[in-house]
Amino acid sequence: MLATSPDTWRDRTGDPPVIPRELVPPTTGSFTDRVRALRRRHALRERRALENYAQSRKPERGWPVADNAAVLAFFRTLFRERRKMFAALVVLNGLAAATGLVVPRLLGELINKTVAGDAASSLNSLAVLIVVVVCAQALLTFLAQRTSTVFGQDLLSSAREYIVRTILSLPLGRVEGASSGDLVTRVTRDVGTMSRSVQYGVPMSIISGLTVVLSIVAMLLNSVVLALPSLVVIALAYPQVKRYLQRAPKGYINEGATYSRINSTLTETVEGARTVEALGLAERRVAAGDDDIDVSAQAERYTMTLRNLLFAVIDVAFNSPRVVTLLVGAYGYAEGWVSLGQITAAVLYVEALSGPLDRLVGEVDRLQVGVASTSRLLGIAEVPPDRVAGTELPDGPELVGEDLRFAYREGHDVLHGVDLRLEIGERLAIVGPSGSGKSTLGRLLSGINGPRTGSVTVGGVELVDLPLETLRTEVALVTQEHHVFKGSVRDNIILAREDSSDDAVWDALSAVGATEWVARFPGGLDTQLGSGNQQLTPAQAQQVALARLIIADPHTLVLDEATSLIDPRTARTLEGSMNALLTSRTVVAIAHRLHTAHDADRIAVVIDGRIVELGSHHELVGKPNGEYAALWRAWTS
Ligand SMILES: Nc1ncnc2c1ncn2[C@@H]1O[C@H](COP(=O)(O)OP(=O)(O)OP(=O)(O)O)[C@@H](O)[C@H]1O
Repeated sequence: MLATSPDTWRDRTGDPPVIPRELVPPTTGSFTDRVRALRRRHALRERRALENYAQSRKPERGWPVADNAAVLAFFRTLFRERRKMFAALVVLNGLAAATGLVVPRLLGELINKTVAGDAASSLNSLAVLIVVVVCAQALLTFLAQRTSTVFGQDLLSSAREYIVRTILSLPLGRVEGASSGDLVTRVTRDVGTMSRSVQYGVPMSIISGLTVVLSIVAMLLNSVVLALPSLVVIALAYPQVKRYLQRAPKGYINEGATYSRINSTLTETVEGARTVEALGLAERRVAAGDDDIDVSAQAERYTMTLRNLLFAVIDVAFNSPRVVTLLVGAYGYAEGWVSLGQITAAVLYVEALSGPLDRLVGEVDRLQVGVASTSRLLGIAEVPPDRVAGTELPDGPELVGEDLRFAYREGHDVLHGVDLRLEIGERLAIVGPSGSGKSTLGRLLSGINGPRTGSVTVGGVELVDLPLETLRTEVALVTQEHHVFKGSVRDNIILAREDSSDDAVWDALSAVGATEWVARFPGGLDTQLGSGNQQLTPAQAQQVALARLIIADPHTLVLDEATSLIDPRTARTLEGSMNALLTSRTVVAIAHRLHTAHDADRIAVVIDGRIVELGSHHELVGKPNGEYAALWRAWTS
């Protein structure tokens, strides 16, 4: 629905920033004045960004974010499901790392023998052993990496399936109530980030962690005296790592929220592009986008600072052991505590340790980003359900709404106690001024939303107590949005009943008057639709949607302006086809054209969330001072 005034726009967007005079770039004055003004503008922008950033760090009002326990439980389940593969990954990587650690020890041995003067006797056997170990390490590394990749991809596919299932099981009312930008960000960027950390971060952290642990064990076995000082220096980085781990999760979650905010503003601007153009709101929308980007930049700066501090400390901590080992080694050799071979092996171990340690820290950072995204994705599953399906099945097709009240915002009812009992097989038109609550009533009658008070029942069972797949075979809502899915004409029509025959599909197409144009497609029912394929006109898309409904075969249809996109002649044809089905179906038509109402068995006039008149066209049109009579006079004059 298009907004009609800047105030309406303001309501929809929350609080779009009005650009203060100080922020408008100066175009006149001396050069110095202009530079000063620009500096002032920059300082103000920074201040506003900081204020916005502080605001954005307050708990999100949007969708929930799962806590660490939920993320841990999620990954624990994924790991438990593939225990064997995980065990193979650990064993193979452990063996690969362990064989890698044998070579420094053998080289140390070689040096010791050389110093002792008996290298000649064992040179050949040591060289052969080193070659064998290197070959074994190459083979084990290959197998370990292969297992890690398969493990990562398997983990990722399960994680993705879970997320998709969660999103698809969300109640429609809840999805519509959420910020589309937030949902889009979660299912695009957050899924991507989670994927990267699951696919690469998890296996790489395991590999690097194993290598680090085994390297430390090898260092200690080689020489405790040479290993301890290095380990102490490395341990000095711990406080910074702890600080990072305490702050990073919130930082990354907050960063994700700022991306949602950018997407929400962009989506709103694109969706409301006509309103933006008509009301000259472009500058405001650009300013709102700039503000969001500033806030996001602040959030990124925060996590970047955390990362930089961590990497700086880690860099010093991981590079110092080389020097420390050599210093302690030189002293120890002079004192006779350690041999040259041990020093060589220790230096090689320290060298070999720095790579996996670096990778481990890098992967821990990647995992933090991944955990933040996973928290946001799992948060979707925490969206409370708006219904809990029962087991009772309807006893008949009678649809009854009693004392229906509904509010989109707490305390602002848009329906005020509506009672409506549909007669089986009747065609009821709902008419009334814009904003009076017709569509809301339609959503309640089709079970999209549950009423705040009162009930909508079919055959004595509340719609919100029915499982969704049962609900859709009882009552279905058809709106102006007619999504054509990527797939064949047939696929698009048999969505609700996949076992439908081609004859049933043609019958459905014929009922909505679409046989001719589908038959003209070279591929007939196999013609591929959707982006990049055969494009449909809005009217054809609407016909496909109606044919889909005929296949779903609900006994009650709620048509919300279902024919408004079609030109009047086609609309009449379509309504004619629909009329042919009325003998076996109850239809509620939310009507914008009064001729639709004229054709209906009964008409409900909705004004300010109440049904003020209910009766046939002839009954209502004859009422002196009646609302419908006035509408009809205006329509026909
Ligand atoms: N998603 C929503 N969030 C908040 N308020 C809403 C939402 N949808 C509708 N409303 C408000 O509820 C009231 C009833 O709207 P509804 O769309 O049911 O009226 P309508 O009679 O169908 O209007 P129209 O003929 O213009 O479509 C209006 O005040 C509208 O602004």
